Amino acid sequence: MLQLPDSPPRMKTLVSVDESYNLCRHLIAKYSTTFYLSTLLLSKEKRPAIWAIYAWCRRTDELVDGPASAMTTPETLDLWEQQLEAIFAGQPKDNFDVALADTVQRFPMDIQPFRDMIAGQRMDLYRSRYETFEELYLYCYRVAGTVGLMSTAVMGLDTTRNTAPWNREQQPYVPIEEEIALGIAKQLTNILRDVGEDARRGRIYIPLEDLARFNYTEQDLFKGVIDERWRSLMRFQIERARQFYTKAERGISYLSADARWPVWAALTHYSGILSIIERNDYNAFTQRAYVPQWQKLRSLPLAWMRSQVF
Ligand SMILES: CC(C)=CCC/C(C)=C/CC/C(C)=C/CC/C(C)=C/COP(=O)(O)OP(=O)(O)O
Repeated sequence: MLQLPDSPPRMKTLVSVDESYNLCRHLIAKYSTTFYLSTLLLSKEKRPAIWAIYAWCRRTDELVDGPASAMTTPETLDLWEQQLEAIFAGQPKDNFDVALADTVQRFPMDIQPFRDMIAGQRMDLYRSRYETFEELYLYCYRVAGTVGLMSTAVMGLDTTRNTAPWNREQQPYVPIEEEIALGIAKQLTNILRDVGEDARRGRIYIPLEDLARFNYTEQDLFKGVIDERWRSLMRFQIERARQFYTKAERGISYLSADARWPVWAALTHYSGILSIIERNDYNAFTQRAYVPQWQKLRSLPLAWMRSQVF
């Protein structure tokens, strides 16, 4: 089980910065193998910083989604937020936080996306339905879109882009919407992949307005009914997720050159999950859409080519 915040915080000796990065690396390698592999495509200065950020995100998610989540209350998240403030103040409180405190010093970044992510986990504490896509979008921004903002602070932008001699007067374009879009797309993909699992926990992330539009009821969803109404609803959701992937693709060329390949690799893998859902004839109730390892590896050269061209 992941290490959760101590309550109340007490004085203790923490591990060294290197050991802390190593803890983060193990955590990522264990919980997100593919993501971990794509970070290996990054330069060795940026790689550990991404591990530190992801370890923090994973632990934040674990507070409301992990095995001990039944014990999580709004106060737990308040404490977690205080622990976050301490990281940014250079006073890490636990062994994982040591690496993130180092990362935020090396790669100056805004604390707000981290706070927003905690706000997203708060939503999971009291909400199990989303009426409109606008409401769901806010949730997805908080729990996943924020990761794009955090990661880009480390990956860096290509400052030569948009600064051709004839264009010097203009401010370089900062692809904020595109950074957010990849997380949104991934979160929407996870929602479709995990629809059955979430239903078994009494949760529905697909907006209720969309269920109504396709005349598909909550009861149908809880029973796992797969018919033409469900297929049309899923086609609609998949198309929406793909629009966010397309938006994210447009931002990748603004990233620093060494970050483009890993991001293309991650994007190709994540969007591949949508194709698997289609191949499973939209049965996300009893079949978990999963991109096989060989397919992930096979997509790497194409991701590399895209990273050179676009
Ligand atoms: C496109 C541009 C300009 C920048 C890219 C900026 C980046 C790197 C964004 C990353 C966005 C991202 C991957 C967010 C993660 C969102 C999410 C839902 C993570 C959970 O996924 P997994 O940890 O794989 O969970 P599963 O194991 O459940 O699939």
